[in-house]
Amino acid sequence: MDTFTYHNPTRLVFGKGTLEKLKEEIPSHAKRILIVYGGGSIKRSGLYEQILSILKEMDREVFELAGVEPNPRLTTVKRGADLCRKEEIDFILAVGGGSVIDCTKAIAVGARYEGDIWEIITRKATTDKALPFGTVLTLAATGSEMNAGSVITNWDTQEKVGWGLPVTYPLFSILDPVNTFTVPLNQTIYGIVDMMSHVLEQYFTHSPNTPMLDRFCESILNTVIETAPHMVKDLENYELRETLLYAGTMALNGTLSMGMLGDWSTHRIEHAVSAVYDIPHGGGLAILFPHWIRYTIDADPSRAAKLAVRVFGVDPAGKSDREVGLEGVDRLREFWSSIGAPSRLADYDIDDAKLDLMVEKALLSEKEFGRFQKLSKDDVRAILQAAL
Ligand SMILES: NC(=O)c1ccc[n+]([C@@H]2O[C@H](COP(=O)([O-])OP(=O)(O)OC[C@H]3O[C@@H](n4cnc5c(N)ncnc54)[C@H](O)[C@@H]3O)[C@@H](O)[C@H]2O)c1
Repeated sequence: MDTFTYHNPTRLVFGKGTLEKLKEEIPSHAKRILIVYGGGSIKRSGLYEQILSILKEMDREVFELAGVEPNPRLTTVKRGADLCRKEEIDFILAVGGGSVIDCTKAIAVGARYEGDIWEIITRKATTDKALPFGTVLTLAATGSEMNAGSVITNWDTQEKVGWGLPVTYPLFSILDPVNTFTVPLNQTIYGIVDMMSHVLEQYFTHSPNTPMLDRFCESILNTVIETAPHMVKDLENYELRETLLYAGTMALNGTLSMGMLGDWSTHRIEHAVSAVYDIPHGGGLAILFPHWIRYTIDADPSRAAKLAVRVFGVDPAGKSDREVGLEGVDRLREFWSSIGAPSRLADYDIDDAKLDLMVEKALLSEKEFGRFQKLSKDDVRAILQAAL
C-alpha cells in the first residue's frame, strides 16, 4: 500500500424518509439559502415542493438557480456565484445528480473568490474559502455527494476539467433511494457504468500489497453486476435503487483509494470527448473503458486477469494472465451492452472528423498522463480510433 491520510468531512444521511433531516443538517446560522437544481425533474417528482415546505417551516429565505445542464458549464457557475454575492447567500443546497452538485461546488468557491473561478478550476490559483453547501442526491452515479471533486465544462474553449479542494466537500448529503425512482432508464444505465468505471479507475494500479482494497473494489463491482440487470427492468424497486445508491457513493468517496493510487486516464479521455460532443459521461465511459484496458494491459496483465477471474468468473486454467485479462474485457463489454450501454463512438454519431481536437483536449497542456500507463498523444489517438 502507499502511505495515505484519510479524511472525509461529509455527513452521509442515508435511507427512506431522510429528507426531514434537512432540519438538523442545515446550520442554524444559514438564513439565506440558494437551491441549485437542473432541468426540473425535481418539480415533476414533488421533491422541490417537499424541500420548499421544509425550508419554510425552518423560516429560511430561499433563492433559486435552476437549469444546471448535464456536463455543467462555466457560464452557469458564474451566474450562480454572482447570485450568491448579490443576494448575500450564506448556504447552498444542491438538489440533483452529479452535474448539479459539481456546479454547486464551483459556485460555492466562486462566491468567495475575487478572481476568475476558471483560474481555480484549472489549478492556476487556489483558495481555502467557500460557502458551505449540502446536497440532496437524486441520481446514483458520480459519488460527488461524498467527495471534493467537480467537473466543469468551459464551452468557449471546449475544455472539461476535473478539480477539487478541501473546501469542496459537501457539509452533508441526504440520500433517499425513493428520490432516484424517477431517473429514466438511459440515465440509470449511465449511472451504473459511471460507478463501475470509478472502481475500475482505482483497481488498475501498481500500488503494492492491496488485498483488502482489491476485495473492496471487487465487492462493489460484483454487487453492481448482480443488481443492474434487475434494476433496468424495474426502475421503481426500492431495494435495487438502495443498493445502487450506496454502491455509487462507496465507489468514489475515498475508501477505495486509501493506500492505492488509481489511473484516471479513461475519465480524462471521456472528458475530452464530452467537451467536444457534449455526450453523457457514463455513455462515453462505457465506450472507452474496454479499449483502455486492452491498450494498457501489458503494463501489468495480472490486474486485468484478477478482475476477469474474481469479477467476471473467467476460468484461468491453462491461460496466460494476458489471455485471461482480455477475456475479462470481453465480458465487461458484453455486460455493459447487455444492460443497454453504448459500445462505439458511432452510437453518438461521432466519427474521426474531430479526432485531433479530442486528442488535444485530453492532453491539454501536458505531454502525457495516466498512472497505470502513461499515455502520449499517439496513445490517446489509438484508443479513440479503436473506439470509433
Ligand atoms: N464530482 C465527481 O466526483 C464526478 C465523478 C464522475 C463524474 N462527474 C461528472 O458528473 C456529471 C454527470 O453527473 P450524473 O451522472 O450524476 O448525471 P447528471 O447530474 O448530469 O444528470 C443526468 C440527467 O438526469 C436527470 N436527473 C437527475 N436526477 C433525476 C431524477 N431523480 N429523476 C429524473 N431525472 C433526473 C438530470 O436532470 C439530467 O438530465 C458529468 O459532468 C461528469 O463528468 C463528477
